[in-house]
Amino acid sequence: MDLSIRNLVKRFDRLTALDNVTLDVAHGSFVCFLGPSGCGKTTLLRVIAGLEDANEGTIQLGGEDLTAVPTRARNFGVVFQSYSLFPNMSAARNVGYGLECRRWDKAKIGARVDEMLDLVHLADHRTKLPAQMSGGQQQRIALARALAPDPSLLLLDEPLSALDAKVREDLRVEIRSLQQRLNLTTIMVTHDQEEALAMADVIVVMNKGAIEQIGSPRALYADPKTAFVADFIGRMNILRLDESDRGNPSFGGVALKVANIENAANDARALGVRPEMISLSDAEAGGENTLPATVSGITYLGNITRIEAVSDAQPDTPITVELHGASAVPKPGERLGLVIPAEALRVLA
Ligand SMILES: Nc1ncnc2c1ncn2[C@@H]1O[C@H](COP(=O)(O)OP(=O)(O)OP(=O)(O)O)[C@@H](O)[C@H]1O
Repeated sequence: MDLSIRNLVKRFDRLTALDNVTLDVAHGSFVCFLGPSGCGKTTLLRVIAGLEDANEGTIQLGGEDLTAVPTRARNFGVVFQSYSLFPNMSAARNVGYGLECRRWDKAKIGARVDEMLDLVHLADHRTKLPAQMSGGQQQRIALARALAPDPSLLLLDEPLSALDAKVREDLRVEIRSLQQRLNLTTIMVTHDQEEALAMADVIVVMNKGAIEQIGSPRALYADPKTAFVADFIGRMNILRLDESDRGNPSFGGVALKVANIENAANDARALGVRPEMISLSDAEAGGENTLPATVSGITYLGNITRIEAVSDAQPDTPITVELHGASAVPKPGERLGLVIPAEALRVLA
């Protein structure tokens, strides 16, 4: 069932936490709400869960209006950052607790708990208390508990943030494959762009209570519409355009050819280019879309070498270039040209 959110507004006193949010979530998709602290992503998730009431707007699931449906009756699975398991109950009882509340019969509960513990690979831990399990195991129990009642929607609020890096990466893969196997519509809140890129079908980038851009990870990385999105997802060099010439972009007096510029607004103030799209040339050679610059720093990162270069045009913001593999690496202080293909330039609002 598709989820349809229309014109949601949520205010806390004078603060507008959600400012006219409209969004469609397709059945079976994995959607991430991504944005900096305070942008409203948790509030949006809580309104969907029914844990907060919106001031304005509607939420429908499969055409049914949820506004008057209380949290419990929505049958959504929710997992929070802090595992919030009952400390005095075994793993198995934690998983079955929601089913007891829903008055499932005992035999059915037992079978379902076994199935869920198998699903999260913790059948051997059924008698353990939460304190006897690792963080990753507790979070998998929390996931099993959320999945046990066969929810129509799974809501995850920063479920991986409290875990260390290796466990986090394993659980990313596990949650994503579970979600796909169950074909369960899932929304996850995160401030971690890498997590969102790795897991989501669709990323909703939020900023100050509003949606900044919606798209697949690839679309958002390849074609961000604003400097905010470009900067939040991956690294992006921002070139501030010369004041005088926005229809025909130029940067520090160098005319820049931009593919598809006719599709973009004439009042573009900045262009963006990803570090891996820039190549290096001899500074003396000049050439189209080539910015003269001086190398200011080099960082060797194994598979890539990151080069900071100060362009003559914008000396206050170094431009980052990433070279892959065994490319020839320049030295600090060296003069060179930064070659930016017209197809790699993005017009940013
Ligand atoms: N119960 C509340 N009472 C008052 N203000 C609140 C309440 N809950 C959230 N806010 C405010 O609403 C705004 C959005 O908060 P929200 O928790 O949704 O942000 P977030 O993007 O999830 O941030 P974080 O990643 O830090 O959790 C913030 O300015 C926050 O202070």
